[in-house]
Amino acid sequence: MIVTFTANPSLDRTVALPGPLERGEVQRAVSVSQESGGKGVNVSRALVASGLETIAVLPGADADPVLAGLRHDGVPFAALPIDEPLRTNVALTEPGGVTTKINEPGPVLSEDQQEALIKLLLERARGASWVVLAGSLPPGFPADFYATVTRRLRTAADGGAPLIAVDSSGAPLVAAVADASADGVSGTPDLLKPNAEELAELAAAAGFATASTADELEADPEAAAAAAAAVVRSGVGAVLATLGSKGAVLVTADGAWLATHPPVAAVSTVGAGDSSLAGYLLAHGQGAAPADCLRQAVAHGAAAASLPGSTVPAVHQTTPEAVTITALRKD
Ligand SMILES: O=P(O)(O)OC[C@@]1(O)O[C@H](CO)[C@@H](O)[C@@H]1O
Repeated sequence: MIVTFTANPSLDRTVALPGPLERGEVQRAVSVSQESGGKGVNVSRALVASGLETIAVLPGADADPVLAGLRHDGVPFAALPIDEPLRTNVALTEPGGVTTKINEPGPVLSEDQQEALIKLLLERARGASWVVLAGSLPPGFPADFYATVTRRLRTAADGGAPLIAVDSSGAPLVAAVADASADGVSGTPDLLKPNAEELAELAAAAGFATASTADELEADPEAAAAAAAAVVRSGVGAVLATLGSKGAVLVTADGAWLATHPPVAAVSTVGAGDSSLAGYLLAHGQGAAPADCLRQAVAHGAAAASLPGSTVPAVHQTTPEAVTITALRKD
């Protein structure tokens, strides 16, 4: 069972434009669609698509369209009832796949609601193989929320703790990695899934590597592996860094690999990183070696980019056999 946790879920509205986005102009949409989203929710949707057991833990009122969408799609969830509506995030997609995204901040949750959300997660995470903590945090959450949750999951498990994956950005990402142990329990994740931008942000904030921009890391997988290796040396179990159309890099304590997929006709990149994480977890659950977990991650990411909006692929829609794996130096 893989449990996902999305503190700031969203209704993802995708507006398809007939041509390039024109700032300051009126443009007519070709089509509009909407899906229940948020990073953890997308991971759960991708796992369900491949027949895996998962549950999405999130806040949301019973009648919220995000929960209605999950019910409609048959995605199991446990929601903490809140009064405020969840946010709506808009993606403007251009022919060729260029995507502009506008994400709302999300509803404010009181400290009591934050605590109730953690308790709901602890309850649902009993016996899970993985817990995925993903996405931004709603306004008012402390930046070290993921580190706190990670420690509480490990303390509550009383042996047999789930593996913990984190996919976030900004201050919550930096705090998730920087966290020192408290009472002998580490708050750092077993797996971190940054994209190039987040890896660059992390490397700069933590002083891990000589400053590289996201573009430099995407263009230079060795540099991405070096930055990821510094994160692993700081105490994170493994780093799966997705590099957009350039593939992905996996760094563990034992090795570093690059995986690339032949170009696909990109339609929407929204949710491609979440699908990559789902692909990695799917292969990991089947006992695959690290390089083969990476292979499935990239196959899932490429398939997701070729699908519209936040649509996630099932494993049979992916082409892991088309992925090339190269071992990299990690120091
Ligand atoms: O604002 P966050 O939480 O960082 O990201 C939210 C989001 O952009 O992430 C998913 C794609 O990865 C979308 O479903 C969703 O709209």
